[in-house]
Order: sequence, then structure tokens, then C-alpha cells
Amino acid sequence: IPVNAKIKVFTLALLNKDDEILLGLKKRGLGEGLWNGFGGKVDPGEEIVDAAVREVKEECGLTVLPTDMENLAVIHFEFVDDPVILEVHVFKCSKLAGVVEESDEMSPKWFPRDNVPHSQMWPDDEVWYPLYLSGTKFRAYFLFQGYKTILSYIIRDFYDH
Ligand SMILES: Nc1nc(SCCc2ccccc2)c2[nH]cnc2n1
Repeated sequence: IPVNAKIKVFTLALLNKDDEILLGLKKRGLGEGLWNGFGGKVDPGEEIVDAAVREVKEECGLTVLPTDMENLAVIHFEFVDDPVILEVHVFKCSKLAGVVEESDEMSPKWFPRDNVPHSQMWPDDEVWYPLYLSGTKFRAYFLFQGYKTILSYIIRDFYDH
């Protein structure tokens, strides 16, 4: 990890209902034009799970309780020649309240859990979605060249080392 490395912590919540996953089409910023779970930066002093709950409400209108947010993974994303490393805490949630609403960040849509639009998603998702769907807790590291090319990755069970 380069000496000038800076870690930025993000949340990513994947919301489930029966056999479907709610994804949002990102309208701007990091990942614009891609379908993704709901998330964003963790504010200073904010609990990570509280940030996850806040971002879900802001981005799709649904209300989730922190106790219903299952922390399934921690993924580190590094981009060549970029000192900022993204530490993304991935949450799985199946207890949802409220009505899905479009936001200025995201256009939400339900997808069958076994048929998400991987061609319009971050390339790493295809690698770890099967673990997510099976509820396997994992850690992962992806090295990107730009936003489309994965140069290398490591993925392991959360509890092994
Ligand atoms: N699925 C996925 N998500 C992200 S960013 C998630 C964290 C985030 C960042 C900014 C706004 C909202 C959410 C990724 N980056 C590289 N691969 C990736 N895969």
C-alpha cells in the first residue's frame, strides 16, 4: 500500500425481497450509468451501519433498521495511480419498510436475484455476487486499471486467513 494511500470508507447495501434484488441506476458521480446497490460515503463520526441506513433512505426511499443490516463483506478497491483506496462495507437486508422512490442519485428497479444486469454493473460484482447471494461472509481486494479493467483480485472467506 503506497505511503500516501488514503482510505475512504463507503457503504453498499443490497436489498432483497423474495427472489428479487433492488438495484439503482446511478445518475451521477462514481459509477454513473451502472446498476448498483445503494450506498455512499460514511460521514466523520458516523457509525458505518447508520451511514448504510441513511444512504438507503436517501437513494431509494426505503426504511431499514440498523439491526436488519447484515454486514456481509468488506471489499477494498484500489485503482492504479490513484492513492485513494475505497473500503466498501457491503450489507444485505431483507426487512424493508416504505415505498420505493426515485431520487436524484438513483433510479431503483427490482431484478430477479439470478438475473442482474452484470453487463451494466461494476465488473467485480460478477465475481462476488454468488457469495453474496449464498450469504457467505467474505473479504475481497480488487486492483483496477481505470473503471473497467480488473488487473488482479483476492477473495476469501471472512473468517479464514
Ligand atoms: N458494486 C460496486 N460498487 C462500487 S462503489 C460502491 C460504494 C459507493 C461509492 C460511491 C457511491 C455509492 C456507493 C465499486 N467500486 C469498484 N467496484 C465496485 N463495485
